[in-house]
Amino acid sequence: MTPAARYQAAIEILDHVLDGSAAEQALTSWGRRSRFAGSKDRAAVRDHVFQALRCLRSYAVLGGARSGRGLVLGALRAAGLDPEAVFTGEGHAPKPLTEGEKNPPSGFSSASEEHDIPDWLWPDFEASLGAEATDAAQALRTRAPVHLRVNMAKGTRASAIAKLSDEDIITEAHPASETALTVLEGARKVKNSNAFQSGLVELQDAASQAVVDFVPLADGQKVLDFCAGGGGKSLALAARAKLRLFAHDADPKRMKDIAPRAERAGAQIKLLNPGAPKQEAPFDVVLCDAPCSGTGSWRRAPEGKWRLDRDGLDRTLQIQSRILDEACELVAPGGVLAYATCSMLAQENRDQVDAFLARTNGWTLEADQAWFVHQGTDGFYIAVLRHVA
Ligand SMILES: C[S@@+](CC[C@H](N)C(=O)[O-])C[C@H]1O[C@@H](n2cnc3c(N)ncnc32)[C@H](O)[C@@H]1O
Repeated sequence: MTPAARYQAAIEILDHVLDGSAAEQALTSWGRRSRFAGSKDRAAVRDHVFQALRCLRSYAVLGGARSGRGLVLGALRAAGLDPEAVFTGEGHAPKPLTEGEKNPPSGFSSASEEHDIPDWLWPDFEASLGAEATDAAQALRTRAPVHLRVNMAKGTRASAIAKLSDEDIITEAHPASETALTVLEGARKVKNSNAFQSGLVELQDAASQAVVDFVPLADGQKVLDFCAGGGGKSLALAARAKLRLFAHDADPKRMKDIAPRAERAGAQIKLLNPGAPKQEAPFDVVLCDAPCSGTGSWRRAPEGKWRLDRDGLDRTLQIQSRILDEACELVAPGGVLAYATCSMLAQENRDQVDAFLARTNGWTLEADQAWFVHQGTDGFYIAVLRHVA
């Protein structure tokens, strides 16, 4: 495909997404219809689509329309490229620009428009991030780096760097965690590499790893990952100490990948159905990687930025507070309740923890930490609460 044909494909896929399709689904359908597209074409089209979704508001302004065509036109203007070199109408290129499309807009009407944050959220975003709100919003407009977690049960960070390099995957240590690597070259080869297939490395953001580092753990402890999902945190916990480790999720289907991932990593994780944690309690440590707005990971999942609304955020806050109330009952006296989100919003993080402490006797906040997206990882938060009753 020519570069212009890739933009035309992105236009068509973005139109489907704007009509309500999920981006992954729209990309898959396009892929099935487009057998002629090679792997480089697919990767380029995917990049165009995700970049346009990260910058949906500002590109729509720059391109004069909230449509696939408007977004691609806006993307070219934002990158300082000449749209008329792409919108030629030749071959499979987008049709030439209309007279109306040829006029670039005069500018943005608000900070939230320019920084690609929904208007309703911008005050909360600014209140949570203060002077760093603009940097964080700008970071959310860029592609996320690819990070790996080295499974220390299978090797060292240096040995992982060397083994990956033998497979043309170039990495460097990431400062957020002793286990974290940034992939500099060859990211698309990771999943088929021996290092990945043998369980030496897993794909995981560096802040996700740092969050698990922050949980106080000791060999022999009984630990519950209460919101385990696909098991990213469970696997990182398993690699940190010799634990009796349990994984639970309100939606057990979400845990379907844990068994094969644990086998690859050489980890033992017992899956618990809803209701079962009470029978297994008490635990020395319960980690709640709670459902959240996802503001910290919007560069990876940019559709979430535009689908979230005030009601959705309020519902999420209620779920988080119920999870804290339920999970604290499962912790042994003297034990730890660790509460984490991939959000950068204060109301999901420290405010949620303060509200829990205010309504629940016998708990103290031992430590908390936040990571921000403009500092090179996903945005994350963790609080370590100790049962002192
Ligand atoms: C942020 S995701 C977990 C990600 C996972 N820990 C990881 O590292 O891959 C949050 C999970 O919480 C689950 N969840 C939602 N409500 C819950 C509840 N009341 N109790 C337990 N899990 C819940 C969701 O199904 C979802 O899988």
